[in-house]
Amino acid sequence: MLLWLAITELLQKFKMKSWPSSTNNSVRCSFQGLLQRAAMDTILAVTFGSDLNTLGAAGEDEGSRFAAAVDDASEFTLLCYVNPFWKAMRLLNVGPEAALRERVKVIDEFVYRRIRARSEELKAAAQPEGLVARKDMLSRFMEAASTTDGGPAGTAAAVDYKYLRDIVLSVVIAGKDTSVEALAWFFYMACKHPRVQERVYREVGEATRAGDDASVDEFARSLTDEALGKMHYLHAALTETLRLYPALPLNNKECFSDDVLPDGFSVGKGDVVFYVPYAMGRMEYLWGTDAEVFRPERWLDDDGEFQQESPFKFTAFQAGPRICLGKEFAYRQMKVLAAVLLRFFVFSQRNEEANVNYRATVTLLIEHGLHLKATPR
Ligand code: HEM
Repeated sequence: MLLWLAITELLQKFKMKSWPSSTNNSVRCSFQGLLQRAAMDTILAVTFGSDLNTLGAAGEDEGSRFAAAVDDASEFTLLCYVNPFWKAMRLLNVGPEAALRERVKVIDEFVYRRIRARSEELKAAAQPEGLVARKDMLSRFMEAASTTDGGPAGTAAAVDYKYLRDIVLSVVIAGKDTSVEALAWFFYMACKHPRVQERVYREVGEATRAGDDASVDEFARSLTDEALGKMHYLHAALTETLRLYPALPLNNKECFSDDVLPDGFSVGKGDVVFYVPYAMGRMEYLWGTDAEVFRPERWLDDDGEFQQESPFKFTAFQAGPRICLGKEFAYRQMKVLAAVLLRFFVFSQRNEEANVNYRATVTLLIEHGLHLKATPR
């Protein structure tokens, strides 16, 4: 069903004659849009060491243009699944393929400009390790590449720019939307279940021991690893959200060789197998008769400590050797944002009766964004 909806939506886009940029998206001003920009700032800080502040910008800045180009490029790439003529369109440089080329140019310029700047810094540094004082991913990869290649630090031979672009972009793309969408669904659940907000509020107060009169900055500084580790209920509530609203609602894998699945079903080399975390998270067979109910307590033991489930049962992050590499980062990012917001505000939906729907894209978006009221505590 999700796949069908995704295809229908893409087909509709495909019928459009123009290819608007995501910067014009009305979702930008919703709570989900704000979270998206906050997450973009975080992921760009981690990958490139740049503080672009897309959150504070009006939408026409370099960071926002890059973010919009990444969004558009993912959608245009997905169109290839339903457009049998995409190769011809690419050759002729028309339609969505021409738009895709334009967006890739914006992305490449953004990334290569940063790689070149970092390479200059690396050349200028007396020691190649000097760059590691900068803790971002790009600097670390460049430092590692220049050391292992044995070439003079920062030379073109020592650092393959395309390799760096691909590796850093894959992290940006994997981490840009997923935790944001999970957080948006978490806040939707928190509005539908106000007791969750109160319990998280109490828990973050106890875990951080920041006084009642702490400012936002003071409180944010008190969110140490140790404090975040004590937030078992918040961890459970985020995990329960991902069980019901997995950021990647369905996923597919191709068989390398003939095999037999654990239930006895035979698959052949080249077969494509889909698994559907959205459906698996709601199966009574796996989660009991209250599978459809949002109940964070199901993840806590008698002492209130969070209990992991097998990743083959809770599949939101996938399982096995290709399990999400950013899982711990994602939890940390979601916990920090949720803790700060719930410590200072009580959230409710602008229209309290409204139920939101999902929009099936590659990730599970809230259709038309999430519109909330935030009341200071
Ligand atoms: C709630 C948030 C997140 C969820 C639910 C999630 C889920 C997933 C899933 C299902 C995959 C497997 C995709 C596939 O193989 O088809 C994956 C892969 C990956 N994720 Fe995440 N992700 C999240 C956040 C993040 C973040 C924040 C980062 C980066 C900082 C990240 C980095 C990655 C990377 C690099 C891979 C590729 C791993 C590989 O192929 O070996 N993820 N993620």
